[in-house]
Amino acid sequence: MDDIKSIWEEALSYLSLEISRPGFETWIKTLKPLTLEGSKIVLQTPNKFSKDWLEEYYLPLIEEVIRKVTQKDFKVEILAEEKEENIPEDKKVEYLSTSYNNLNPKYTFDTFVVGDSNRFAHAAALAVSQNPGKAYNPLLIYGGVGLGKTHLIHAIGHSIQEKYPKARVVYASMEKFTVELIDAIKEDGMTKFRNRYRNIDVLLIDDIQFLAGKERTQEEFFYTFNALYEAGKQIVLTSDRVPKEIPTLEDRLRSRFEWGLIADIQPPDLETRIAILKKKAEAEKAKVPDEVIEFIASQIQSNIRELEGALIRTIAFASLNNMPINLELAKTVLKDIIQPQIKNITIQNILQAVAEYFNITVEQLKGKGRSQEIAVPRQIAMYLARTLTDLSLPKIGEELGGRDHTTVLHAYEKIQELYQTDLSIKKAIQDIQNRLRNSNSNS
Ligand SMILES: Nc1ncnc2c1ncn2[C@@H]1O[C@H](COP(=O)(O)OP(=O)(O)OP(=O)(O)O)[C@@H](O)[C@H]1O
Repeated sequence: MDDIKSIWEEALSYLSLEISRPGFETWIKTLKPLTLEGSKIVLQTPNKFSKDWLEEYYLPLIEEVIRKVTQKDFKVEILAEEKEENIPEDKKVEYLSTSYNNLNPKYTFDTFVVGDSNRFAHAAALAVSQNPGKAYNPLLIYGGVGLGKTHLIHAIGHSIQEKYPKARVVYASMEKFTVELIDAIKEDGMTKFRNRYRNIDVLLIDDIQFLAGKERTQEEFFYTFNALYEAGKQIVLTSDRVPKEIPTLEDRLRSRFEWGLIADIQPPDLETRIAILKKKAEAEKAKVPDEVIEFIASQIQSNIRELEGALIRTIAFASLNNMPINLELAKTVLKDIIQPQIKNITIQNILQAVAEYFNITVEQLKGKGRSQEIAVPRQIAMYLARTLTDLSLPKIGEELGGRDHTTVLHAYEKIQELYQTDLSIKKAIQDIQNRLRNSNSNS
């Protein structure tokens, strides 16, 4: 097969599978197959900008697909139909602002709910987006899993892009940066890699804790950081911990990360969780009663992704089953993810549950027997009493047949360790906790 049109048609069907739909529509579909001469295929794009973009991001894939289709090694050349100077100014802006970055359109400042837990990070993010490269550089946002770091870093990107449509804003996770670096090293494409990350105006890198233990990536990132920093370009980073807690992070990087501003995000308080859920329900165009919102917000406290997930699950369940969204439905839908809190547990409840689980008596737990069959359950009872009640060590010892507080402490530490290493102990503890939960929620 050496008819350029049919080669290209077949290549298109492969490329549509390999490239995301917007990418395919924007860059690939606008290509016209021009000529096939010797071992060279020429494709034409509408303008210089898309030629540069295609060469940077899609050329190797296009060549690979053509190789697959033709079983031959063709070199692909991309030709711009229009010289750059012929592109009307407004069209250039349109390309740059709409297609250049890879930001998630949902993560903007408008959709971000501000509360005490994230007020500082939000203010810092706004300051940076209003004065990129000048306010705080780098800005490092850190916080636990699912608390909105990615959302904020994208919001900065959108906001800068809106204000400066021609700015080159690049977002990547540190993991992606690393993968691309490895590919570049393998394929001898370092110049391209460096151009991609250094000829830009704003670099947004998510999850820098991924640098831990990766020497080569740290080195490359160090040079990228310096090149951008020295050119006054804005750098924004996120991490799930502060730089000094990232193991094996080189000092020179650590100190650079601390040059600008470090802003933390804490788990949201109840009011913020409610506000986030309300906003999300609104975005989903779902009518969710306040009591349902409050129920979900009170049950899921430390991860906004899970909080949103619980709401979406409730909305989806109601809609699929044609049922109204109410508290009862929410409780049913979420029963697997929401564990009733273990509250108001007494040491008697614990002794009872442990004895039942191990098929022994409460008297045996309190007694003097030292056989493994009794001693381990007794230690588990001490451990549970320490974790689930407010009783002091001497009081727990007293309840367990007048034992010394050091015995209780020793038992607690031993079981705590076994919980990590011994599956049967872990299972026993979880089962007993579930029993306590159930008897607690039934009472
Ligand atoms: N303040 C907020 N207002 C509205 N939505 C929020 C807020 N904080 C987080 N979210 C939402 O919660 C979800 C999780 O947030 P995000 O992905 O930004 O967390 P993260 O901190 O980057 O987590 P990870 O550590 O897993 O990368 C997203 O859907 C995000 O939109």
